[in-house]
Amino acid sequence: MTRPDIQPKASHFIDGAAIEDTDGTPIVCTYAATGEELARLHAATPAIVDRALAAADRAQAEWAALQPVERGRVLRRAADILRERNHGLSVIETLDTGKPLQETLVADATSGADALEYFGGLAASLGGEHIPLGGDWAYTVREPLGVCTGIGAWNYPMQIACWKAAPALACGNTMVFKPSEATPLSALKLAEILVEAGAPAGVFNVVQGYGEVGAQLIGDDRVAKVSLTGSVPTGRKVYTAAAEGMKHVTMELGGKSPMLVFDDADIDKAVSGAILGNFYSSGQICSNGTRVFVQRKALEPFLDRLRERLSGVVMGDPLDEETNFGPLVNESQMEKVLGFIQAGRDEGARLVAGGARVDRPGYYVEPTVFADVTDDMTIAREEIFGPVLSVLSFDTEEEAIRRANATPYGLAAGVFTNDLARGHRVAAAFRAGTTFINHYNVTPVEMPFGAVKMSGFGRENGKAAIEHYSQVKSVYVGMGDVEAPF
Ligand SMILES: NC(=O)c1ccc[n+]([C@@H]2O[C@H](COP(=O)([O-])OP(=O)(O)OC[C@H]3O[C@@H](n4cnc5c(N)ncnc54)[C@H](O)[C@@H]3O)[C@@H](O)[C@H]2O)c1
Repeated sequence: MTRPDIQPKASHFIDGAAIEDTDGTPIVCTYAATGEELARLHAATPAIVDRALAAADRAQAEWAALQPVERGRVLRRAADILRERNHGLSVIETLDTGKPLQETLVADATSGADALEYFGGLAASLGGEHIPLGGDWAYTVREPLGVCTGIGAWNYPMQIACWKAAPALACGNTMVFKPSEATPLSALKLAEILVEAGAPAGVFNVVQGYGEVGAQLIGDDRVAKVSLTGSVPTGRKVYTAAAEGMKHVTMELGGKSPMLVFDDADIDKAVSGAILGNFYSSGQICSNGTRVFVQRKALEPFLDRLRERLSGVVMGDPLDEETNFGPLVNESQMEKVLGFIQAGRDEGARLVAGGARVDRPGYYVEPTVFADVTDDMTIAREEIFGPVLSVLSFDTEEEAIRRANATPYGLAAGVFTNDLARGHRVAAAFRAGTTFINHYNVTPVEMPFGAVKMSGFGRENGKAAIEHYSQVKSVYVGMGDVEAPF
């Protein structure tokens, strides 16, 4: 496939227009499959951030005053445009992230379109309630929060931008979105598309930058809410800064999620779940089930089947639609993952598959499987964010649940079993925000997605997201005399 020119017109999108300011720190986009430079942008200077916030602040009242069905229509039109342009947008996402086109065609702009369609549909139904109080009565109004800030990670840039923008805009908020500095491109496309779909200038703005640009956004008094997708250490900083200004937060952070495979499970299904939960997007997914606990009797059949299935890996140019396994996003992520693999070897885990950098240009690491992993090993405790699957064994249900929950993280958890009651019992016992029975890592827009414990706070997707982008105002209505003590 001929590679298109993906250099954007300008680094930022503010008040309905592409804006450049070359005074900011350069941001270089490289193709993870080759290391070549593809585009060059600039981080926002404080003046650019101020301009974006001013635009969002100015646009918010007008946007919130629209009839909700009109706001919804804009979002649904944007969803249609995303779908019409899915191929081109997927190519950009592949070049920016290194993820195979086979994946980006079905999981990035299309997932973003689902969010815009879903929340566009909900916009007109977001009312309050009537509360009878004898003679008097009260009613509630669901109001927007104001200007929201979205800060993204690099693994699903378009999806993250849409999962934040869609509920925020549906509720009548405006947004200033800062993509990850590693993947700045697709959010600019979303901003253009929203304007094309009829969003007034200033409703959705994009500023590029590193952490300090995010920090400036959070520290600004005009911002009412911060939604971050990122790591736990960044989440701590962002939550603390938001607390200073008493701002609303959504924290979609990292994890070390467990997947339990009981010996009564369908082993093929469980292996498929483990592949989806460890190797899709080369393992760069927050909710990955990287601690795969397999009941002792199923252990060797599970490992045998997993080894066989790994022969189906097609590693290659991510733009080739046959490729189903791509590189990591950049060199530093690759080095980090290789460091974890070394730790696994050093601490005595048994290497069953992979374990090395691939001898080709770009940042490819083999799909790696360790067996005989114990709970105290580094690879069983820390988020790797790469294609490294750890297999641990267990004997009883009680033991598996206890060990699965023994982590500061709480994003996701999965169970494979053919025992219906056990499936629900285990899901109920998981201390995680998003759980799966006999599947893994599926995130339909209708289902709330989010975390507990250190993995975060708030929910994206589903009706639950509305609670995190709106607030309830109560109005008491006195219908009779006002009695006072004097
Ligand atoms: N729970 C989820 O939905 C979800 C989804 C995808 C990724 N993640 C997590 O994201 C992480 C990988 O992404 P990453 O490496 O881009 O994360 P990161 O924490 O390094 O960066 C995330 C974003 O925060 C910004 N940032 C950094 N410091 C900041 C500060 N002080 N103030 C404001 N913003 C700041 C970055 O520029 C970036 O845009 C993993 O931990 C992964 O689990 C979570």
